[in-house]
Amino acid sequence: MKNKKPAFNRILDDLARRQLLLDFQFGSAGYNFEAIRNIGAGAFGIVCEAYDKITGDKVAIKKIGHASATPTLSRRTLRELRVLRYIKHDNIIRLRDIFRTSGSLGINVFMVMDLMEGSLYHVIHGTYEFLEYDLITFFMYQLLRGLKYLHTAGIAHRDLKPSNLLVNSDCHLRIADFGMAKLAIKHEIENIEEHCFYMTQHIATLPYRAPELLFVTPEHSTAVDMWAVGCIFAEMILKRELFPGRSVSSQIKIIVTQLGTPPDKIMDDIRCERTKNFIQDLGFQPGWGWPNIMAHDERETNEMAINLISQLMDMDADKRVDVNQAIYHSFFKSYWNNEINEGACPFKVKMDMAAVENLPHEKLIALIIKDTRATEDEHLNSGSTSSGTSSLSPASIPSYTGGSLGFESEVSISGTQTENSETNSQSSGSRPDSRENRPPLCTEEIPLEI
Ligand SMILES: Nc1ncnc2c1ncn2[C@@H]1O[C@H](COP(=O)(O)OP(=O)(O)OP(=O)(O)O)[C@@H](O)[C@H]1O
Repeated sequence: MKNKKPAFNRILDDLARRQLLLDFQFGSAGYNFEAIRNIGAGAFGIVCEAYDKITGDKVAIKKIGHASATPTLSRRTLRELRVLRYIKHDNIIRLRDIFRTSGSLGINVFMVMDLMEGSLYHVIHGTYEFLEYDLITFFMYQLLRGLKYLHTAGIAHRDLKPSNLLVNSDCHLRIADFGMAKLAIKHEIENIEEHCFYMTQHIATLPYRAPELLFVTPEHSTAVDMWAVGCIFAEMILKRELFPGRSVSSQIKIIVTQLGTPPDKIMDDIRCERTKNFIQDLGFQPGWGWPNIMAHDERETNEMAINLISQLMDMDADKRVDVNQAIYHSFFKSYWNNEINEGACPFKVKMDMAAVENLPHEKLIALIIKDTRATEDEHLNSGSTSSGTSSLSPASIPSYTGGSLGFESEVSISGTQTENSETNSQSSGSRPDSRENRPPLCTEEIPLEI
């Protein structure tokens, strides 16, 4: 029996390899990229580690299969393309290239990104030990920096959760997965019935959903992100999901039980009668108080952390701290000397985000086609590089001195690219021209019609 195990493993490896080749057929972009292994899957995309034959780097390639098949998928794809194409920030995943292939069910979009070694989910739940407060502070600081850049431009991510925060062994964090990103505007719920329907739906990111989304009250999108930041912060401290609901009703019940019955202002704003009745049926809930919610038998209490969480997770979105207030909270005192001095997010992203929401399906497909390069003609596209491919300015964030995370994955650290490593390798002359050979990110600029 013992001898059979290696053979069985070989069969599994072989099957995985075949599946990988089936999932990641790059068309003629296969001249540039070679899929190595599958590294992640979400509701909308699958991601592989790949070898970039032009630069010699290892990269991550996210495939959004059948991106043109439904309006929802097309809109998600275009949102992600449009945000990532134009923004550059040290704490936001960097898009290197975009190409497409055509499949029987529509267009497959491939987004080539810097390869990261793992996600915050792995860091939090991959070991038994608690995370040091210094490390938690560093991750939080980077997350808030990335968000500050987005929120200043009026963009809300709307799907923040540990698995969408990618990290490297050197503790560098980057925000990823912009399929839900939207221009932040305070808006009333338009279709109450549709939102009430979610009472019975399982939503993947439920534990990070803000009360205004659950309760069906007017949404202020950037505040939604701040709530999620609070959930992630608490999860790093407790090593478990803070509010682990598995249905909308259980999520509401957990929040109301622990934080208390919502104030009249929130109850009056609830548009969905079913939700309102559900909360009223829970009876008066005094709430546990944040020190009790955050209490853990084996972990010391950090007053400052509890104070910050309580401000991030105010049930009333109007009272919740915004990213600028959060980043200057005393919890981040050790970073106050670091000047946050980054370029502004291009206005174009803001315009695009507004436009994408109102486009009909055919227009979304047309723009996806224009935004991605066809694999067939990629070798003709030499010459100037678009803004999205240009190297970022060297990282200005402080590096973490408390040690390495030591991921156990097969991802080779030397193969991953951070701005720092890239700058270093180029200055040491190891592959000085590799980027210049890269085809342009997109073939043309397409102003969206608003
Ligand atoms: N650049 C990257 N480097 C390393 N791993 C990555 C990278 N991008 C994504 N991943 C991994 O792939 C997983 C799925 O990617 P992503 O979240 O973008 O897909 P999705 O379908 O949009 O997910 P979701 O279900 O959260 O909406 C991530 O959780 C992450 O673990």
